[in-house]
Amino acid sequence: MADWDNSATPEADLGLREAGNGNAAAPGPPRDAEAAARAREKGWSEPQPLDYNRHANVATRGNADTSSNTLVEVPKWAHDAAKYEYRGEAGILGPVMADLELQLFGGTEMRLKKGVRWDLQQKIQAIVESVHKISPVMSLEDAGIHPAMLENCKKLGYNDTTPIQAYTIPAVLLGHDVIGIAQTGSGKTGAFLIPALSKLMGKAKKLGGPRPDLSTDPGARVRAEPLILVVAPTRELCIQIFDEARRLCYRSMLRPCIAYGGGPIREQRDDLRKGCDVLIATPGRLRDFMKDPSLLALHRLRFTVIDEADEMLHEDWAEDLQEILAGADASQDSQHQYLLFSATFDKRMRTLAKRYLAQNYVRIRIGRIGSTVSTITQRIVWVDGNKKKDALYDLLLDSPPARTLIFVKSKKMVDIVDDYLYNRGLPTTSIHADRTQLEREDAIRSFRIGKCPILITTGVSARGLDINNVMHVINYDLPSIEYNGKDEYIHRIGRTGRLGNIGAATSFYNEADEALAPFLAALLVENDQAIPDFLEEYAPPADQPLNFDDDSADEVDDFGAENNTNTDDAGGTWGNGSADVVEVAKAGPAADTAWGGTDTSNDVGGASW
Ligand SMILES: Nc1ncnc2c1ncn2[C@@H]1O[C@H](COP(=O)(O)OP(=O)(O)OP(=O)(O)O)[C@@H](O)[C@H]1O
Repeated sequence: MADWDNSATPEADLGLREAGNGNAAAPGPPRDAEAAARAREKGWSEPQPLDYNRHANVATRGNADTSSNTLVEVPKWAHDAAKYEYRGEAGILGPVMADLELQLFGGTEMRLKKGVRWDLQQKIQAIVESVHKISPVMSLEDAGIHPAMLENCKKLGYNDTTPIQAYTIPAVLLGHDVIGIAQTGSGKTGAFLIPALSKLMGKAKKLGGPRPDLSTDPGARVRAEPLILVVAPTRELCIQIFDEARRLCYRSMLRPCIAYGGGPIREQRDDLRKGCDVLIATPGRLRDFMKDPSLLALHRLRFTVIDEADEMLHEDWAEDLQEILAGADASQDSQHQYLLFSATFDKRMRTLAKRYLAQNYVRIRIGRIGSTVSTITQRIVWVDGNKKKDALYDLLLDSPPARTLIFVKSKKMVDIVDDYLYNRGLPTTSIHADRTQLEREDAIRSFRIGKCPILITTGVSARGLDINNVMHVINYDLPSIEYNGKDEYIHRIGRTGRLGNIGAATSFYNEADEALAPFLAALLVENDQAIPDFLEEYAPPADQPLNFDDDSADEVDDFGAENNTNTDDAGGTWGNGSADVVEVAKAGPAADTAWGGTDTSNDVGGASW
């Protein structure tokens, strides 16, 4: 069956793309003028040829990006981004810096806002397993966070907490290690940054590492001795977390830094040497830096955060992670906390938890682990392999012009699809691992500001990217089951439908994807979505529970109070036998229903900043 059985494009048509937008030598105007005219008719903006000089010319460094219509100066490298620099001269709270404030908190039109289904997302069941009582906080005002943090949250428009934040913030403030699992786009970054930074605000002088006085000696440098270490698997995700940290550290003494591959190592080292309280890093670059004890020491760490923790446990990263955690474990601070977060789950997180987390760590999960948010309309369509390009062009022209993220299976395919669409007049940009880091950063920026509203990428970008108004995710190629395709599907489509916003995900499916069929069918059933006839045979019978045949099912057994008897691979139980299952606002409007309705004491007061 072919849903998209229309005008086939022979592979030879790829000849059109030699002057395209990918890695080709010189971009020209779209080759297929007729197709481009149709794209214009449908409202898609003109494609933007790549300005290769922009990346090649070092002199462009720090130039303002005039295309964004914002006052924000766009630096050439993410690590160059402006941050609040304060050494505590005027007291705990630093002075207002209006220009910087505008840079950090302005451009609100670019940031994701709560969507029309926010209330629905707030009602998702939370299961908290802890020996200690964790009373959820519904509003940041009541969370016991530092006043500077509260102000920064308000400036960002964060007033109510999301469910994962409601439990994680008090748990972290109380000093617990936490494993937090919640759906994509549910505010996990804030769930770890807000309480961790808040706890250290006003204490940086006492607890933090050395800080050079650059006003008297601009050349002075020190060793970086961070209090918080955040590790995440991709450069783009680290940049995003760093940007959030820059905003949340405003007017405090906490100085965030970033270390990620692809950027100039000397500049990143130099920035670390100006003092570092919060280090956000990709594993490879972090390991490099850890090898130089005169550059970086982890003995002051109060928090080690592993974002996308299940991904970090994959073979590709395992060695890096072991070394990093061993380094972090050398922290001499008895109050060192570990925080592990993800939207999906890997059994190996248990072993990790056993090795590094305190025995009484708190586990918080919001909804079924590995579930997709219900605000995404998922559509699976049959497209034969040789018809995908045409099907994609038709799909884009049939969809309202909007930010669209297209996932393909390989770097080569990124170039092919980018050039194909570009030559048909669509405003594309693309990103993959063989692009230079500057090209990667520029592509994301162009997508974020809407200059190039179609971004083509591999699954590498699936995790964490938080971009306002991504309305459509297209799986041109579905992920491969052998490479953890189920989780990747969840993360990929989770780039849309975030924070209660509506989104759509369309996946091209054919016989090559059959291994994913039972999983896709179960997801569609779980989310009340239409099942295409070619997936019907895989759909679970209506009277039987859904089986996702993955670690998430295992986790539900081990994690929830429903069954506390399971043992893990290492022979111990997940839990310590004292699960506190809290149903969050199961009935009634979330905002009006106290989340703590089942659990009203407030432990947070005693453990606030
Ligand atoms: N309390 C809040 N109120 C309003 N917006 C919030 C709040 N907390 C976070 N956000 C916004 O929600 C968006 C999603 O947050 P975030 O990227 O942390 O999600 P996530 O759960 O980490 O997603 P993923 O699993 O895809 O990485 C961000 O744009 C963030 O600014």
